[in-house]
Amino acid sequence: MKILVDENMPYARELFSRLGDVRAVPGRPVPVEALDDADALMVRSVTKVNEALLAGKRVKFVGTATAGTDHVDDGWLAQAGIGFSAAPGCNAIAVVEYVFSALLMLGERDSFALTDRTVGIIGVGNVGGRLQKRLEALGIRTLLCDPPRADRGEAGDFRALDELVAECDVLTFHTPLFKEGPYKTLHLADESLLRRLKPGAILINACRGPVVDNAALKRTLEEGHDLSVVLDVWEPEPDLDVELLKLVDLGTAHIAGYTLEGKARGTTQVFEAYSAFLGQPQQVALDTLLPAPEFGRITLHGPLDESALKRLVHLVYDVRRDDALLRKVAGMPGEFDRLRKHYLERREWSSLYVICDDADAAALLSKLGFNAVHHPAR
Ligand SMILES: NC(=O)c1ccc[n+]([C@@H]2O[C@H](COP(=O)([O-])OP(=O)(O)OC[C@H]3O[C@@H](n4cnc5c(N)ncnc54)[C@H](O)[C@@H]3O)[C@@H](O)[C@H]2O)c1
Ligand SMILES: O=C(O)[C@H](O)[C@H](O)COP(=O)(O)O
Repeated sequence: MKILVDENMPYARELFSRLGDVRAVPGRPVPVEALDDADALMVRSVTKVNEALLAGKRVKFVGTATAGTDHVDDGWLAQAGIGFSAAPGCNAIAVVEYVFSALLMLGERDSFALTDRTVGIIGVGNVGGRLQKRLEALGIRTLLCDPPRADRGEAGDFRALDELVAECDVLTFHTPLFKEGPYKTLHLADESLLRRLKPGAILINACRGPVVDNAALKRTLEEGHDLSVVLDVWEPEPDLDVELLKLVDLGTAHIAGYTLEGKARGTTQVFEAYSAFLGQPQQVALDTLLPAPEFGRITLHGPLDESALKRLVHLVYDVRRDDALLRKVAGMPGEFDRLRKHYLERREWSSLYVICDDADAAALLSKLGFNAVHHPAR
């Protein structure tokens, strides 16, 4: 059995070699000859999986170690009898931590407290739902927009997108990319929406580039609208509009989900799915794969205020690091993908052990996802 895996998928060789011969290949594009004798294909979001790629091949299973699935024609896979699995939620924590890193940076730069802001979350799934919980734990008001969940009658105070646009200081997009249909998200943030944002609003897109109309956004910014913008994803990728990058406050190379934990979860989820597909179900515990975090322990004295939180968040991950890297190479052929391939190791907040002498601070940090404990000061 031959299993092709994207070379940007940590732990794939280690895990999939339990099931067959593994070959790691680039994902954009996948070398066509490698597909000739492959039984299974494990991809990331950069590989378009469709009839053009797989018709006439012997591939019987496709896994994508990603949350988004817009790069996969799952309808065609189903009718071709090819098994398919994605990795829902694998990197949701990473995206949430990216959003916090960006918001806390903007708060410090522009001198505002996050707790004074209303955050509108569009798409309240694995990412948006976790973001809501962490924001609300800090007492930050959130407004939610998720028409599919609202239409299914799910619990939650779901509002119309227009209401979020009118009321929110921050709009953050976490929807799938749907190019058509009742819940179309292609250009959900179109020119009209962008022009209606409150003065001083912050727009964040960490889902898929085309959810925000990038040409309209560029026009809006060029006209001097009072808007701060954080873009992790671009329309198109990898050839983003360098002029747009110059206008945004933070711009990164589609790495919001790139914690080691997030990527490893993606690999283990598709490994478990393929094992089950082969009739050999097995589970993998993440901590048997991951190395111990390099940065171990910190002590926090007193209550957790926003500046202490910012310090902890940026100690684990400061989004300015990735913004600077992208600005250095943007527009150079191949560099967007190279940045992503050689991404510096990044861990989640849970990797930081925080010793607090304040019991409330310890409880709140634990709720936020840090590995926090309370030790009264002696
Ligand atoms: N930048 C990154 O590295 C990164 C990482 C993870 C996910 N993503 C992207 O973010 C998306 C969301 O991730 P997730 O894990 O939360 O997915 P998810 O499927 O768990 O949640 C998506 C939510 O969006 C809602 N939704 C669908 N259509 C909508 C619409 N028209 N308006 C508002 N809400 C709508 C869905 O009902 C769902 O609740 C993924 O599809 C993926 O494309 C990007
Ligand atoms: O949908 C996702 O999970 C993310 O966008 C994904 O992790 C992006 O990384 P890639 O798959 O392109 O390496």
